[in-house]
Amino acid sequence: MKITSARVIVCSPGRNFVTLKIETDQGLTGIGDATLNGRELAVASYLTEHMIPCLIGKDASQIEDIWQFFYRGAYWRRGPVGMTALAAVDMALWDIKAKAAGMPLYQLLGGRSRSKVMVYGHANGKDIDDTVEAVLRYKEQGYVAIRAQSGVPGLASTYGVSKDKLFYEPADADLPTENLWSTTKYLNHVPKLFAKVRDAVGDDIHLLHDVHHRLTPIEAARLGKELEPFKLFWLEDAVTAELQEGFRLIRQHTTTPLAVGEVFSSIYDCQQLISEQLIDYIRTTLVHGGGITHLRRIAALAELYHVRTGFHGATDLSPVTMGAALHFDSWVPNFGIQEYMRHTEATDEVFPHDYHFNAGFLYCGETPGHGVTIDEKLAAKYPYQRAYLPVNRLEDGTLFNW
Ligand SMILES: O=C(O)[C@@H](O)[C@H](O)[C@H](O)CO
Ligand SMILES: [Mg+2]
Repeated sequence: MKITSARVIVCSPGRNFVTLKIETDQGLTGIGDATLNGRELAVASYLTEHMIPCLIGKDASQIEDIWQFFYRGAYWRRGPVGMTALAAVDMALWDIKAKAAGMPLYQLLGGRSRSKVMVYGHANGKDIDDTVEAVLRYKEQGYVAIRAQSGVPGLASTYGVSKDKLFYEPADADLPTENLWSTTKYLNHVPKLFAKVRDAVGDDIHLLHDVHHRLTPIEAARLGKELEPFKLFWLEDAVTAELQEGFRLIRQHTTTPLAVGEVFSSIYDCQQLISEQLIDYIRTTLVHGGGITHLRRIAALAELYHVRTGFHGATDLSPVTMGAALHFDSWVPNFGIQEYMRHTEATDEVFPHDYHFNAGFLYCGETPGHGVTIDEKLAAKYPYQRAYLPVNRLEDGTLFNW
């Protein structure tokens, strides 16, 4: 089965998405997600200029060989742009292989380990009471796992808090906006938030929180310890993870479970974190981690060390990633949880899909492939719009982690 054409489709139905479409001489087509929030066109160009010319004429069924060809053949390995481009190729080829087999993707991975995929939604509010209300709304909708974020007194804006409660879009401007940050104010606030939230929601709901890479290990250790009475499902991205051994210090001080990895691009970014059992959940998902072929390796390494998956599922991943990820989640033995932020209606229309949400769980569909397509005519009505994630400064002006 020869690849006869491949092309990149960039569209912006509410936010930017990059999609790769691969066609074969047997009439089968597959699509993959290549979206890298704020750097979309770099991936589009990497694909169009450097990968697609090599793809034409290759046998679409040779997924492993094609993966190795691009990974080793680039000479300059890893990195978010290259691994996102490679993920798109990989996802599209798995889509084609599953269609050729006439099976939903999870069957090719080894079949189902579970009937449904537990997800967590994002509850946020301008202050504690507002967030408590948002958490209770999610509970009413049937969610069994909820991430809680709130505005911090004395800070004008912060990560995870939006005016539109359902559709949070952090890439909010055509040049980066600036947020102000105070670790002291934040650390004083978060334990109060979770005391109220846990009290209001009861013991049966999983609660999660995203620190968004803003603490040092010793600060994260203190926060983890203070949050222990509220029994979090996880504390996410407590510190930046360029220094993987930094998590050791947090681990020594707290039993609050730790999750990290949404910005990782390969197994080498989490190898130490996993093998030293410094984390409990690995967040890297298909689109930024080299696709299904590479995530299978990360998941297998993780399983060996009691680490479970907790795939990134923000709206900066397209429905194509979500669809493929749900097949992966339905199969992977060491599944933990799946993040779920709802896409806008316009996005859902551009990317028709057969997965669905019901009462706190997502269900992948049964159509052959990963179950997501793209309506190219509709996509053409939403041209690319430059958009950036914010940057973050300390109160004295120092540029910090957003
Ligand atoms: O856990 C999350 O969903 C976030 O950290 C977002 O993916 C990030 O802000 C980029 O948009
Ligand atoms: Mg996050």
